[in-house]
Amino acid sequence: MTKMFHLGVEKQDLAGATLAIIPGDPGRVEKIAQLMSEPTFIASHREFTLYLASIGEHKVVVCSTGIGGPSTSIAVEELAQLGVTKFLRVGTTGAIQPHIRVGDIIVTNGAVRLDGASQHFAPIAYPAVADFHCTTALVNAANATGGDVHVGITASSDTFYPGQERYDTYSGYVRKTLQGAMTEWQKLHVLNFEMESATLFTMCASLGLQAGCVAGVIINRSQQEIPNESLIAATEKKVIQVVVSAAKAMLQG
Ligand SMILES: O=P(O)(O)O[C@H]1O[C@H](CO)[C@@H](O)[C@H]1O
Ligand SMILES: O=c1cc[nH]c(=O)[nH]1
Repeated sequence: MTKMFHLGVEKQDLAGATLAIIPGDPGRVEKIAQLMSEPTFIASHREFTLYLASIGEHKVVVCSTGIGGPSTSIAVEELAQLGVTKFLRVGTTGAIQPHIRVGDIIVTNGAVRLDGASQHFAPIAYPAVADFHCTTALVNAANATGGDVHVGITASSDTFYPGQERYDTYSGYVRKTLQGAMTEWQKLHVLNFEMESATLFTMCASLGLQAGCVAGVIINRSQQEIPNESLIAATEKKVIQVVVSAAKAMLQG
């Protein structure tokens, strides 16, 4: 058995898990695992923290990806080598459409490829689309919360600042080609910004794996730039319940 280069685990550590829940934040991993049976810590290296848990007789691995495409591609590659075929990303996001509120849930069915990593898997003309079954499970679970759910296209950027047209307080400058980007994505009916779905969807579709992505809205960029801490916590709690419900539906029908 070979230990994975970055995750530091081998096939037997995953006990046959074929479904992974992949948040960006390592701090979210234990909270997700605790919503299932037998949550057990397996390993933690760099941005990758792993827990194993159970849904009925099925094992589920929860593994953080860190921020952005490059580290997400490592987590997904190494989990796939260990037998995982289904990936449910759960994250936070910034909405850009004015009608979307903080606390709403967004299920991404396709991503604008503003990342670099996805181009190492497939040419830019290849679509970054979510798997239909993962998406259906996430939409059903999100609708069951009774809150507002939006399904659509996400702009998935390598950078949090210029790529999402944030004018930071240090330089105040975003390069010319990205100035006006947020307005353009709004006009093209893109719902939100985040940083991993383009890589995740492109690599999974092109490698014959299945992936879906759900995110809780912690800020609306058309209204404010600084999120409210207590609303972030409540939104994260809601969206991790959604991803675990979706995993249950996928594994138990
Ligand atoms: O909450 P997570 O999963 O980290 O997702 C979002 O938050 C991070 C940026 O703050 C990026 O990773 C973005 O995609
Ligand atoms: O605005 C946001 C909020 C969370 N994550 C992002 O990538 N952008």
